[in-house]
Amino acid sequence: MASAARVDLDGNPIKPITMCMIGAGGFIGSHLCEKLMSETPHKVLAVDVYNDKIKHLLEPASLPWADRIQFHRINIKNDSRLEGLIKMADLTINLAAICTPADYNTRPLDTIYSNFIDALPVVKYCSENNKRLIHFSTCEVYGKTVGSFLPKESPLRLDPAYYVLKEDESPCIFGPIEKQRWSYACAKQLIERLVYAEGAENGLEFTIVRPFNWIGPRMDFIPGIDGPSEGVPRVLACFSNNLLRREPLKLVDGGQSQRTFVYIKDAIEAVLLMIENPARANGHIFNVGNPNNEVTVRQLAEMMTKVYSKVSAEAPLEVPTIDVSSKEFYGVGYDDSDKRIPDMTIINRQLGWNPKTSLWDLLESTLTYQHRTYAEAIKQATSKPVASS
Ligand SMILES: NC(=O)c1ccc[n+]([C@@H]2O[C@H](COP(=O)([O-])OP(=O)(O)OC[C@H]3O[C@@H](n4cnc5c(N)ncnc54)[C@H](O)[C@@H]3O)[C@@H](O)[C@H]2O)c1
Ligand SMILES: O=c1ccn([C@@H]2O[C@H](COP(=O)(O)OP(=O)(O)O[C@H]3OC[C@](O)(CO)[C@H]3O)[C@@H](O)[C@H]2O)c(=O)[nH]1
Repeated sequence: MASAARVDLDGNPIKPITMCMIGAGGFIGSHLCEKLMSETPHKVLAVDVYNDKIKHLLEPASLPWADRIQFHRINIKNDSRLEGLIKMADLTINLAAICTPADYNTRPLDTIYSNFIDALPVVKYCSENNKRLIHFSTCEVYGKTVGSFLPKESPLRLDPAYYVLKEDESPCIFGPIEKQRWSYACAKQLIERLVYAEGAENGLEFTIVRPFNWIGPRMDFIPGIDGPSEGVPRVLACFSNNLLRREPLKLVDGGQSQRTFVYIKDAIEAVLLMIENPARANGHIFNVGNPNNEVTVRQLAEMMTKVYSKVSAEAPLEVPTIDVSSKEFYGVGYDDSDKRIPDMTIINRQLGWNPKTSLWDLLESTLTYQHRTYAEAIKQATSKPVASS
């Protein structure tokens, strides 16, 4: 039986397209490729320097979508094949970036080159060849909230006008240059401005995505298992690593910063809507997050400790958290966003998208994955070698 024709939000049939996905081997890219292969007829030219997170989609050759995904091992810094791939595609999605906060103040040059300089040719090739671009920016372009500059006791701090982040109204507030944390946000902001200007002056069809802490399976790495022992991933993987190793979760500067977390599978639905509804998505900047899932980092640590205990059937640690200073944890030049609540008006109006998954549920499925994937490897890595007799 033929499956029903897929239609866009305006009832028009969706034509299969080819997309050039740069950074397809990363966390978001792997989930997007999975969705595109299992639920759509589209083709993906997957560009990355790594493919471990999409190996299951590339092999064996008997997979039903084998003729719809091709991996190209390309470093976009220095590879002339990039323009050819962009020309072959209808749409380019740029996910490539250094995007782990531990790098922003310790490798600021790499961070700025990766998030600005390396993205320049992508924007240029799309503009020159009249190709549509979906560019991944970040919620970090908002920096700190206006409210964070008010006195601690000010009642205005409770007014959403002082902390809810709106694409078309909120200012971008970064710290001083010596706080190199902001190297990433500043590079992302400038590339957003460039994409926007290409749209305004040269007619580039673009969409800019500002992810608000998307989390789920395959995010980053577990230090010493599938990434460097001394590496510092984003908070989900840091806390997962602590839980797997039965060590206290480290709360940077008391864990007072607030974040809203959205489940990767909810967020990928939003990206698919952007891909398949160009008339509604072009020319827009979209916050993609879950305003209902706000916690302090301390509350996140407490919740992850409870959820991990449930999914692993291990008793929680007696001392589940310890405080560390940001200087000790990240080094000189670290700074932080105080609070990140996305305004959802634009994505709601244009694409009718809403996140569904609660923080508890998304942590339960993610920590179940972390436990299944890593618990045994950690046990082996930490078990002492048996002394020979
Ligand atoms: N995950 C989030 O919550 C989040 C939040 C805000 C912004 N973002 C943005 O979304 C994008 C994807 O993030 P992610 O979480 O999947 O990160 P990720 O690090 O898992 O993925 C990025 C991928 O880009 C690849 N890449 C980097 N430089 C490259 C180069 N020169 N050539 C080829 N490939 C290169 C990396 O190998 C990696 O696979 C990034 O632009 C990031 O800034 C993500
Ligand atoms: O062991 C840890 C690790 C981190 N923290 C604190 O948690 C907060 C969140 O940290 P993290 O997820 O690493 O990153 P950010 O939310 O600050 O930044 C990301 O947001 C989006 C993105 O652009 C890409 O993902 C990236 O820049 C933070 O307050 C840490 O200090 C901790 O306490 N313990």
